[in-house]
Amino acid sequence: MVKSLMQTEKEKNEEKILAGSNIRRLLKEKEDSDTRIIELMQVLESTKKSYEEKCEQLEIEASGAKQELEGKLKDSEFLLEESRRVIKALEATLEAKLQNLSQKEHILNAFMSLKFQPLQELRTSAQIIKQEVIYAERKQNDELVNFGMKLKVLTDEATNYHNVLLENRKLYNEVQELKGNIRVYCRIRPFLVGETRKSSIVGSIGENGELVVLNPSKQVKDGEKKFKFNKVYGPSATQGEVFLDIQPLVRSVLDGYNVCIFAYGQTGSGKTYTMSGPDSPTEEVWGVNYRALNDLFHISQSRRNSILYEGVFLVFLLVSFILWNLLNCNVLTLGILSSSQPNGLAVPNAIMHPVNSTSDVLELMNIGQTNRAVSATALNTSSSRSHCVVTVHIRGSDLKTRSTLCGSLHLVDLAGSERVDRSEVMGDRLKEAQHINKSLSALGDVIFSLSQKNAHVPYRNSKLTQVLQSSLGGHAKTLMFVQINPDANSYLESLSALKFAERVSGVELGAARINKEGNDVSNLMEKVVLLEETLARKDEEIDHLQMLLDAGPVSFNVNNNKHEKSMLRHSSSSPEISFKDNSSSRSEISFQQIIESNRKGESLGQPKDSGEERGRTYSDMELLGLSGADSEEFSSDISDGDLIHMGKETERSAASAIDFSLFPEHKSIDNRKQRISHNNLVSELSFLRHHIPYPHFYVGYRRSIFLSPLFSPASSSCVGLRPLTSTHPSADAFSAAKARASQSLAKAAVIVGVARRLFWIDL
Ligand SMILES: Nc1ncnc2c1ncn2[C@@H]1O[C@H](COP(=O)(O)OP(=O)(O)OP(=O)(O)O)[C@@H](O)[C@H]1O
Repeated sequence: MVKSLMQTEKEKNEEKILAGSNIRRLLKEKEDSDTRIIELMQVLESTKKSYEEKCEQLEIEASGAKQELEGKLKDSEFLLEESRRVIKALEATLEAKLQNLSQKEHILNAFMSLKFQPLQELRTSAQIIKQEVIYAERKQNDELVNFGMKLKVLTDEATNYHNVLLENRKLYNEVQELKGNIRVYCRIRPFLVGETRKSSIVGSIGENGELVVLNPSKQVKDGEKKFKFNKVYGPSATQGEVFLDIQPLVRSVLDGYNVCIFAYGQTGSGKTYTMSGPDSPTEEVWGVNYRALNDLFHISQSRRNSILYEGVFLVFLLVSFILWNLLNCNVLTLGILSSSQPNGLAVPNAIMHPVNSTSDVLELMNIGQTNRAVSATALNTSSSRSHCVVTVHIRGSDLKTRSTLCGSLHLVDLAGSERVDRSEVMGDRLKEAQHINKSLSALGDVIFSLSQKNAHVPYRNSKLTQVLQSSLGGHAKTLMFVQINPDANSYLESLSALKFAERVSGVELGAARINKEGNDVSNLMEKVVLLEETLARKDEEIDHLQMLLDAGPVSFNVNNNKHEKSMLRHSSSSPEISFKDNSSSRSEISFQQIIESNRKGESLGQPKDSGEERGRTYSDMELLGLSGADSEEFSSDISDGDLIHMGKETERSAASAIDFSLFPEHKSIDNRKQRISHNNLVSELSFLRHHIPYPHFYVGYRRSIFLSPLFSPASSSCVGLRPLTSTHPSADAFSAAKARASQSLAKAAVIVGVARRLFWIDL
């Protein structure tokens, strides 16, 4: 109970404490509220004050605005009044204008009604015209379409015509190719810096190689001369354009053709520029030489998987009688048997430089160019006084068929062709100029003979024609650049150069031929080599016989000798050559006489006082049956101062037959020592005669043996045998050659006894 009382008391105390703190808190809150009320009262007071101030302010502003608005209202009323007045005035004006317009409308209507009819008529006619225009337009369109179609037909025909023209030109070229005409390109050089351009002799240049030249001293029509060549290049033609046209010709060297390109013209007409380019040329102005050799190497490289090519190179000057090797500055000797060399230039002592790339050739060309200047001074000549020949021989071996192709390229920069009187040279220079003119005129004679198809062509009249022999009369493709200086002062020189070129373009060489040797030919060449070996053995045996016969003369009579008859019979069994039983006085000649005459080099029955060398030459010629044209050909050699060479020719040629080869590694045909009997020999020869394509007739001798086999012109083994015909025989020439061959064999038969004995030893 106490406890609960205490509890109650305690609770009452606690309630009292709580009430006290509540009272304190409430008092505190009251104080705060009073403070707050005072503050709010203050705020209210100040707000009231500012409100009153603002009201006053607004009242002032409202009265200002009111006054202003009243002013504006007055203005607006004034403006309104004004506008009403203006509207009234405008309405009055509009009314007047309307009246005016209606009046005008009336007038216009009256006018329109007045003009309507003609207008209607105009409209109708306009429509008619419009239809007519449409009709005309359609008609014109139709006509245009028609015209277009006709134009198309015409264009097609023109294209066809152009194609036909191209075809014709191609055919013409093919015919020319088949005929083997010498191609002639004319190039006119530009006027040089410093040359006055007042008068050019060039009238016009046609597209198809026509050239009109004007004589500066005559009236236009009278002074016109017309020429036609394969192509004419004007002064603006570039080196590249010129080469593009000759590129196919150059490339045919790789197909086994012999190609010769030579430049002809007076000094300063641009021969060297065309062939080599200007001094130290850049690639852009490279002449034919550089471009051709570069091209050959590029093509040979691109074919290396099918054909393996090798090349040898030579560059030389031809000054007076001297052939001057520009690569090692020594004198070359021109082989007398040049025509029978497969690649057309026999310079037996020339060391040909192997070339495997363009850079090889460029290097050699540069050596040549440098040496040319040095040599010109050493030889006391100028570049225009010498012919410069660049030669490259190429051999290609077909990797599949194992056949070989041999081609050669001769690039000749001829000496200037100017007139001696014009160049006003004296002394040695005059002689030199005359010599140049002589060699060029010899070239003219050769060209003339060829164009006349003469049996005898005087190649031997100069070294130049000898050098070019295979290119002019052989089976080569030949191209001549005739260079022209356009200056009127050079008219006469240019005219004569053009006339010469015109004659050259008429020369037919016969179709060019590929120098190709198949396996068959290689085999045949092997046989030829074997035959040569056999002949060499026979020579030794003859020497032996000669010693035996020295004891006393032995007489031969072809007609009465059984062995000889049998031999003649054997040979005449050939369908192509028949031996004549020659009963001339020469058929009875002492064997010793023949041997003696051959040994001494004297002619049988020929006076001895004609000089030993000449006598020997004459003897050789006569014994060989070379008379007429051939003997003339021989005697013309003498004019070139070749007597000394002539006398030694037999031995040298025989040596050359063994030594001379452009590609020695290919020459070494199996050296089998095989004895061949007489019958074998004859049948071998007969076999050769029947199987070698394009047979040439040769009559030859090795000491005192006379044979007339038919050898391939491609065979280098036939060096030492003289050709009976120097050109590839046509049907007529063939039969003529056969006749001559049989004639010469009949003469050879005079000493058949020697051969018979020789063979008899074998039998
Ligand atoms: N087509 C051409 N374009 C530019 N210049 C040329 C052309 N042809 C020739 N010439 C220049 O004419 C000059 C004479 O040319 P070039 O020496 O080739 O004559 P050339 O007939 O060979 O004389 P030469 O017989 O004396 O050797 C040279 O300066 C040469 O650069």
